[in-house]
Amino acid sequence: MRIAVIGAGAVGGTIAALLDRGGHDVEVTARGDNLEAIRANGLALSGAWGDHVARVEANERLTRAPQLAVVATKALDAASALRDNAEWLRGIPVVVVQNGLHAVTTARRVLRHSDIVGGLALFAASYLSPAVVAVTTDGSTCLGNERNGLEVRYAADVLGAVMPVTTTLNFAGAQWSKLIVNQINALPAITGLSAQDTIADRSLRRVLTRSMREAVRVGIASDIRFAKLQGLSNGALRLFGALPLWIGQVLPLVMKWRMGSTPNPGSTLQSIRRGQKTEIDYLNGAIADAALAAGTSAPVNAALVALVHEVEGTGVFLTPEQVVARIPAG
Ligand SMILES: NC(=O)C1=CN([C@@H]2O[C@H](COP(=O)(O)OP(=O)(O)OC[C@H]3O[C@@H](n4cnc5c(N)ncnc54)[C@H](OP(=O)(O)O)[C@@H]3O)[C@@H](O)[C@H]2O)C=CC1
Ligand SMILES: CC(C)(CO)C(=O)C(=O)O
Repeated sequence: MRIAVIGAGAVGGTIAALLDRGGHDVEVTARGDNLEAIRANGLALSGAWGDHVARVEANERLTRAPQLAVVATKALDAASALRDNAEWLRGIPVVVVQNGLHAVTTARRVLRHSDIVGGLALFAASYLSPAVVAVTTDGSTCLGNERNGLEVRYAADVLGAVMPVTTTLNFAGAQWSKLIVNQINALPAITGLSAQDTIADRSLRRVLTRSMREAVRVGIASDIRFAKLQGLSNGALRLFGALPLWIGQVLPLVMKWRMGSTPNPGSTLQSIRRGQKTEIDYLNGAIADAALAAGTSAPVNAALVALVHEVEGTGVFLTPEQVVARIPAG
């Protein structure tokens, strides 16, 4: 099948390589050094799902009509990447694999005549250098949209043949559950530590637990029913939001255990390391926005957004002590 992957970074590069290994005719879009390296050497995948070099067609924009498209840019690049390729995406199912709350709505706004499927990657991948990606933690990709139509089934059948895929009837709730997990992204981006080392640090783990609890409480204030995802559930998250902080710290420890021992920088620190703007406004920033809309506040999440933007600007990581001093007291 002809499949397009727009944004061949950590997640898109992994999915493109798996589709190529599964015998599909894959065209990827990429930019700069990444595009040159994919054209010259192919896309090299390693890690939890084995090694494969995918000799895929690579261009800055699509050059032909696919039968299915996967969009895997960061949230801040999604609208422009979709606009650039809109002529080829008309009338086909488009899967947007993206953290945050806006993947489906943004894609629908740009592509009015395509069937949009949301995707949440529950695996972890690193974009190590141009055209080189590695899966650091195994995991499925959860697909859905609010109507759970035929396009979800179609995308799940095609992608599910080459990688682990699940579907959900509560995609909005799944986005929120994933957003709680993505509270882990900010602290590595601020300190330069891996997600596992962040959680291992007692003072950072406390900050993470506070931001996760705050995010859960904002979700509850926004009338969200959290979906089952990565061992989390609506009941478990609501309980986590209510438990004393010291007990709540068990949840980040479980997340650390699930991530395994291969250091996971998280996708936000990877952007910082490449000197790029991060999607933090769509992660902790989405919590701060939702808090405002629900008539409450999210001071820990707002402070984390500000610190990530500071590191984006200075390129200088903060020590755990500096981070703790900059987070409002609980
Ligand atoms: N990495 C991970 O482990 C996980 C990531 N996610 C989520 O998946 C999404 C993708 O993340 P990730 O793969 O890490 O991000 P990456 O930054 O590694 O990859 C995105 C790629 O898209 C490219 N891109 C952006 N705009 C365009 C465009 N207009 N045309 C062509 N290429 C473009 C970028 O190019 P350039 O480098 O030139 O900007 C980059 O190579 C994010 O929402 C992230 O939060 C979810 C779970 C796990
Ligand atoms: C959960 C996590 C941290 C996995 O890498 C992620 O979603 C990300 O990196 O954006």
